[in-house]
Amino acid sequence: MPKLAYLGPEGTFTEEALRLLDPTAERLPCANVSAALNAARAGEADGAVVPLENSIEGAITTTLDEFAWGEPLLITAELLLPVQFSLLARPGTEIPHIKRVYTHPAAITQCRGYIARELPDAVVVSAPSTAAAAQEVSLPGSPYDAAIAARIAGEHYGLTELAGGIGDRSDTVTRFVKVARPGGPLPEPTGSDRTTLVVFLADDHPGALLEMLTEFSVRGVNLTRIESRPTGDGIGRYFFHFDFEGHIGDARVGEAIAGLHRICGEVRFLGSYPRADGRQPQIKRGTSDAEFAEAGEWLARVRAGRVQ
Ligand SMILES: O=C(O)C(=O)Cc1ccccc1
Repeated sequence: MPKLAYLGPEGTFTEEALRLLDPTAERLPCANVSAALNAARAGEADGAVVPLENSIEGAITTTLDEFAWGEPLLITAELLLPVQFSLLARPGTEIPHIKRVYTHPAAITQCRGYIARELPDAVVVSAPSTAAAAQEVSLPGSPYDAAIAARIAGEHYGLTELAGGIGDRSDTVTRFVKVARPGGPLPEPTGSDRTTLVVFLADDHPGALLEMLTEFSVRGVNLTRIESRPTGDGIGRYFFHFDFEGHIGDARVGEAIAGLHRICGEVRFLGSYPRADGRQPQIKRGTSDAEFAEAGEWLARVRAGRVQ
């Protein structure tokens, strides 16, 4: 039974994602995303589950930066989880008396409308996770009056649900990924896969981004996410995160990654894994594995001086 580290404590959305990804895994709750990834790196767990992006606010930047700068890890699976937020408080609390709210930053951004409407005078403070907020609010001497978290976290920590479904949109989705230490076999291609890369430029020059995008474009590789993140070396210095359709074993994907390796400073491969939405890749004419193979054979014949 694998042991998986995750953003804890019990009752986070990440725990729900982990249970869906691997129902039989032993669970190791950690205080934050970095601690969960470090537990996987150090071998205290076989892997980790962490949030990567949500459909309202976009990337969870701690996760992106950990993947880029920390000891390498490989993504082996992803999960899309619809999330619903509740306002939770110690029994007896009434909404008009709530002055301090505690929750994860991703929940703050997804409940902005409710907070502005119903809690206009409340101070909202960032917590390491929604369940950490619920746990804190459950303590009798807590400086916070309410938490925003999953309903199940309220049940777990003995809080009352004062309002449910308080997200600005009812269709919010968070994408979670499962990671492992590199060294094992990659997930097999399924025909509906996604690949994730981090790319550092060799040098800043006009057209550098276009050159990277061209490596994908000419091979017919469809991007599904692109982010620029600061390198930390001053204003204007960035590295890039890419998600795209396909598996590194696909000819067009492998060739695009090799092309980036040739022209960029550093390419960090973060994994090829089945897509959670099961969508098939768009394969343009001339970019299937069979067409790449046929072109390679044709080139070999030409090079050997044989009849074309
Ligand atoms: O804090 C949690 O429960 C998490 O798992 C992170 C998070 C927070 C808000 C929305 C989705 C994931």
